Amino acid sequence: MADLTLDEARKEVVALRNKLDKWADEYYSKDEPEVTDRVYDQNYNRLLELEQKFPQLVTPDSITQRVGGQLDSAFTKVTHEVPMLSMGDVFSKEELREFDERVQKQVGHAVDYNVELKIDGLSINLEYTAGKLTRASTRGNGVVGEDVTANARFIADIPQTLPEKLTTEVRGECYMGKEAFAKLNAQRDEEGASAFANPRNAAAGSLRQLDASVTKKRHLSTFIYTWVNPPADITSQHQAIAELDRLGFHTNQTGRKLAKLDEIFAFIDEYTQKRDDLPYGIDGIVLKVDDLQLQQALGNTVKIPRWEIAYKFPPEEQATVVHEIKWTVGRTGVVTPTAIMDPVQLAGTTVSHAVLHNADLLREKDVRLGDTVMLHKAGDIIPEISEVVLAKRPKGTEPYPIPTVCPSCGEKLIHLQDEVALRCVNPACPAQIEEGITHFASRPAMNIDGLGPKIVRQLINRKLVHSVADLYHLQASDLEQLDHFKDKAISNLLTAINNSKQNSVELLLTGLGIDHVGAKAARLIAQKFKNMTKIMAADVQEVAAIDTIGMTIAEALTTYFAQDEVKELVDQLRASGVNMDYRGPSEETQAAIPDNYFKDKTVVLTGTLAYYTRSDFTKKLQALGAKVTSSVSGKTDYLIYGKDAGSKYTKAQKLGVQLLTEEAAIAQVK
Ligand SMILES: NC(=O)c1ccc[n+]([C@@H]2O[C@H](COP(=O)([O-])OP(=O)(O)OC[C@H]3O[C@@H](n4cnc5c(N)ncnc54)[C@H](O)[C@@H]3O)[C@@H](O)[C@H]2O)c1
Repeated sequence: MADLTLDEARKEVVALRNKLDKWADEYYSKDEPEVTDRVYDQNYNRLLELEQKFPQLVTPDSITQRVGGQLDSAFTKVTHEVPMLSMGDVFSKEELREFDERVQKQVGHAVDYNVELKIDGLSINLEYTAGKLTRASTRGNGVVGEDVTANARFIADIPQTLPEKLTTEVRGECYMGKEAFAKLNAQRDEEGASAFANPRNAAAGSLRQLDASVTKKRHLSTFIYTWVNPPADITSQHQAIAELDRLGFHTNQTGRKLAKLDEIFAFIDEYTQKRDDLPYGIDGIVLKVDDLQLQQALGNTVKIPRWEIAYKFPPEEQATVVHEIKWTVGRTGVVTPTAIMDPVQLAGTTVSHAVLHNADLLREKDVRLGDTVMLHKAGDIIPEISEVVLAKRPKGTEPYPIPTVCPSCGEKLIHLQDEVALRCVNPACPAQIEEGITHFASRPAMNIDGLGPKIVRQLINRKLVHSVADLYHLQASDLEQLDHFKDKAISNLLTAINNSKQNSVELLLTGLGIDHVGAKAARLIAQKFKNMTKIMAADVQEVAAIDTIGMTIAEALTTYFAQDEVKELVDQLRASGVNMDYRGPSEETQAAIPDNYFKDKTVVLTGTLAYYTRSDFTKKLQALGAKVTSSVSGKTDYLIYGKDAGSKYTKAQKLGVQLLTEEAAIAQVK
């Protein structure tokens, strides 16, 4: 930098701005980042550095001088009377110390900070008139945002009405919890839609929807942390949060008022550890001068407040080497590449596999054998290759070939219309049969204990089983042929197969592995039609008329049952004694739930929950086999309580019911 001429610096500044503007557009407007935050931040910091060295190159349209984010013209615009700013960020404790020194110098003394988690979502602004929610908007370019009121009405934790008739404005972060994110991506994967890169993008893509019914399905949450115009008796940030909480906003209760840097560093260390266990994503810690008057006195630059700073966690990335790219054939014939790498520790787990999703992505990333790659976890969950370290690429490597024939059966692979996926459409493909039978036997389906992928592979290789119908003809003498499979294992497996004949029909429907028909859809379909004969005879309209079942599922179901070989398969299963009737939310369904802390327990929820909405937590507990009731009695096993728990808590205490904080309950849910 020292010997850079003004001309050279100008060229680099222009190039950096073009690049950053493009990336910011992809990130803020399209919710599809092209590069990782780390790459963005490195380029941004380089631009800052150049602009500081050559101030004559600073222009008002530089990304360093404005809040990032273009507006989507399809939304109604909202002007923010008080601009919604960005935030300065630092990447080391040393820089935090410098920030504190600057603050102390400006105000003339040491200050208290409210230290909060930096939630990985997007800002939301909420306006209330006489206690009623009247408008919700995004940050947009900081001065003008997008009106998302209709969408915000579907975010369960945003109060539509306040307990007092206040006319006020609050701000916070709209985010998608990790579980909702994982479910959404799994569902998108099933539907062939591209996965969201991280919960932040999923939240932005779900809030910034012209069709609010999409937002409704996406399970967004908020943490509210800013009161734009607090009443006069609120003089500090920590007080503001407590009062916002009392008014019914969902606030994050982990914040702490701290003055000493050592304590702040300990808080950072604590949450660096706890980060993976939180039910939502965080990308750092925010330090805010606690005293609201001091905040005013310190003021803002054009882009960031001088009284707050974000400490960003170092990116959880690891370098490793790719030594194999494996193509696997899924149940539906989709052929997917997976990179197999030297195992590394990443965000709490050992990772050696990263799915590359499809051939196009493999081409795009150009991952080759022997390449050193950077691995991260999308949404702290799914291992993904961020980039190839080209400087370390071994000489003489070639782009990895995309197969033209199925790695399992050798049939020609095809690209179905509108699909990026490569597919094997051979119904006799052994890999698909293996996946299909393994799925049939799995927990959410027929739940045949002991019939995992290894046994299924052996059964197929030894030609003992060609389809799921053959499972019901297996004899002890067949199973004796399997490796290391002895008397006890044989009789257990035969019993499990035999027991599965009694399953309610929704488990069979799930087990058939029909495209888009997961356990939930299967249950709804079975509940409506009551038996397999009626399910098979149903037409598209009748199926699509079921609440929450759309045309995609309805069409997939009817197309599947229109096939002669499917009808034959069902006949064979029926002839073997497999139950074809719906048996209600049956004992079988309950029995299929693996043992856990809440199974078969009666649970009551009370007080204000911090991490989940009441209904989400109820669903979660029900899925674990708990019975969730509304009143405490002698039959109650657990009372889970949040803030401000009242009479139910006292009654449970008197009856000697086991009391669990929300956090303790969540720990058991995991
Ligand atoms: N990958 C990419 O292509 C790309 C592109 C553009 C921006 N980015 C990322 O976005 C960052 C810049 O975005 P930004 O300007 O929105 O800043 P930011 O997201 O880093 O920080 C500011 C935001 O933090 C949020 N926040 C979360 N918890 C908070 C809390 N407790 N208190 C206050 N605010 C809280 C608020 O929404 C606020 O607007 C970059 O540093 C980069 O990491 C990435």
